[in-house]
Amino acid sequence: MDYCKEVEGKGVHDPFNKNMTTSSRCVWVPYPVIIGAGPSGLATAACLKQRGISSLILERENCIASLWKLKTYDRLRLHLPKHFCQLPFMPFPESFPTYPTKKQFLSYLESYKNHFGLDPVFNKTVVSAEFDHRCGFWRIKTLGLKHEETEYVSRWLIVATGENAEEVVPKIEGMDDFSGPILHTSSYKSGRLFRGKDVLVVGCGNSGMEVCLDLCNCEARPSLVVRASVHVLPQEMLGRSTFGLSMWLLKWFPVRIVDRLLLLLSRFTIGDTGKFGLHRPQLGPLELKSRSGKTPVLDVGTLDKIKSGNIKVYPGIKRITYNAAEFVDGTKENFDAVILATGYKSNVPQWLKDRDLFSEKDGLPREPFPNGWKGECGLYAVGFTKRGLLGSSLDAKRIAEDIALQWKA
Ligand SMILES: Cc1cc2nc3c(=O)[nH]c(=O)nc-3n(C[C@H](O)[C@H](O)[C@H](O)COP(=O)(O)OP(=O)(O)OC[C@H]3O[C@@H](n4cnc5c(N)ncnc54)[C@H](O)[C@@H]3O)c2cc1C
Ligand SMILES: NC(=O)C1=CN([C@@H]2O[C@H](COP(=O)(O)OP(=O)(O)OC[C@H]3O[C@@H](n4cnc5c(N)ncnc54)[C@H](OP(=O)(O)O)[C@@H]3O)[C@@H](O)[C@H]2O)C=CC1
Ligand SMILES: O=C(O)C(=O)Cc1c[nH]c2ccccc12
Repeated sequence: MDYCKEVEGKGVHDPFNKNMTTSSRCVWVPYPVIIGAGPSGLATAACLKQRGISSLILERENCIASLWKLKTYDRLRLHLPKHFCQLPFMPFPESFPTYPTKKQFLSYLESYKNHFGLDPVFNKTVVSAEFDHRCGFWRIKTLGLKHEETEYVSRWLIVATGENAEEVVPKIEGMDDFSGPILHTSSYKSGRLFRGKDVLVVGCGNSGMEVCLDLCNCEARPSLVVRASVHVLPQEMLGRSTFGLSMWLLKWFPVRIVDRLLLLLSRFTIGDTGKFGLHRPQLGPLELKSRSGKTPVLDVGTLDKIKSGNIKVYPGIKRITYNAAEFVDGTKENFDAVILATGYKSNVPQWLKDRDLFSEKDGLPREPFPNGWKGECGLYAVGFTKRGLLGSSLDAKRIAEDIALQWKA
C-alpha cells in the first residue's frame, strides 16, 4: 500500500486509551475503494485496472470469494452454463465443464485475481461509511482482527458486499427447545454427517432443494418445507440450458410468452409439480424473477427423489418441539436435525450512512435494474441486480467506464 499515506490516529496518542489494541489509523486512498472481494469486487477492480486505474479492495474475511469458499456445500456447481458466469476479460478455461464445480470456480477466481494483479486487504470489516460533505470524500471505517480501527478516505466508494452477505435465520416457535442441531445452509458442507437421520430442510430455493438431494445421496432421510409456492424448472430443455433458452427467447418474445413456453416445456419434461406439494406461483418464473428477484429452482435431480418418496414435502411449520416439528396442516413428525435453507440478505444498511442509493428495508438499490449501480458523490453498487454473476459483470463494466471519465477529467 505504498500509494496510501498513513496517518497514525488518535488511538495511539490518546492518554485515555489504555487498550493499545484499539489504536486507529487514517489512510488516504487516491483511488476507488471497493468493499468486498467476491466476484463483483474482483470484476470491478479488474475493469478499472484495464483502464489504468488502481483500486483498494477491503474484505472482512481472510480470502477472496468468501461466500463460495466458506459458506457453500461441497457438491455445489454453478447452475448456469459457464459462459453466463464468467467475469469481464477472462473466459473460463476450455477444459472446464459446462457447469463448473465450486472448486473450479474458486480456482478461476484465484487466477482472475492473479491475472489482474489484484491484492485485496483481508480481515477488514467495514463498520461504517459516510460521505464527508466538508471535504468531499468518503470516510470508510474498518475493524481488523484485533479490533484495530482504520479509516480509509477516498473520492469513490464501490459497494460489492453482495446480496448474500448475512444469513436469514427465521424465528420459529419452539426453536430453542429442539434437542438436535439447527444450522443454516451456509454451515452445511455434506450429508455425510446426517447418515441415517431424519432431517427437516426449511425453505425450497435452490439451496434447500440441493441440500435435500445431497442428504438423500448420503443416506439421510430429508423432508422439505414448502410454505408457499415455487417454480421448479429442469436445468436443461430441448438440449439447451433453460437459462440460455430463456435469454434467447426473450430476444424475440415478451416475458409472459416466454414464461408460458417455459412452463409448457416443463410440464412435458417434469410433469405437474403441484401434485407433489410444489405449487407454482401465479406469476411465471421469469416475470417473478424480474419483479421480486426470486430465483426459480433449476432442478438437478431433487424432483425425482420427491416423486419417488425419498424426500417428503410438508407445508409451513407451526412450531418446533423437543424432537419434532408440527406443520400448519396439523401433521407432526420427528426429526433429528433442522437445516435452515432460508436464504440471505444484504448488510449494507448496517454500515452505509447514505440512504439514497440503497433502500434501508432490504439493503438493495432503490432503482430497479439496470439503474441501481450509481449513486451520488462517487458512490457505486455492484452485484445487487438479482441477476447473478452476469449482473455483476454488467455493473462492473459500467462503473469502471463512469469512473474512468472522472479520472481523465
Ligand atoms: C449457494 C449459492 C450459489 C450460487 N450460484 C450461482 C450461480 O451458479 N450463478 C450465478 O450467477 N450466481 C450464483 N449465486 C449468486 C451469487 O450472488 C454470486 O455467485 C456471487 O457470489 C455474487 O458475488 P458478489 O461479489 O456480489 O457477492 P459475494 O460473493 O457475497 O461477495 C461479497 C464479499 O463481501 C464481503 N463483505 C460483506 N460485508 C462486508 C463488510 N462489511 N466489510 C468487508 N467485506 C464485506 C464478503 O465477505 C464477501 O467476500 C449463488 C449464490 C449462492 C449463495
Ligand atoms: N449454483 C447453484 O446451484 C445454487 C444457487 N443458489 C443461489 O443462491 C441464492 C440463495 O438461494 P437460497 O439459499 O436457496 O435462498 P432463497 O432466498 O432463494 O430461498 C429461501 C427459501 O426459504 C424460504 N423461507 C424463508 N423463511 C422461511 C420460513 N420461516 N419458513 C419456511 N420457509 C422459509 C423461502 O420461502 P418464500 O419463497 O415463501 O419466502 C424460500 O423458499 C439464490 O440466488 C440461488 O439461486 C443457491 C443454491 C445453489
Ligand atoms: O443464481 C442466481 O440466483 C441467479 O440470480 C442467476 C440467475 C439470474 N437469472 C436467472 C433466471 C433463472 C435462474 C437463475 C437466474
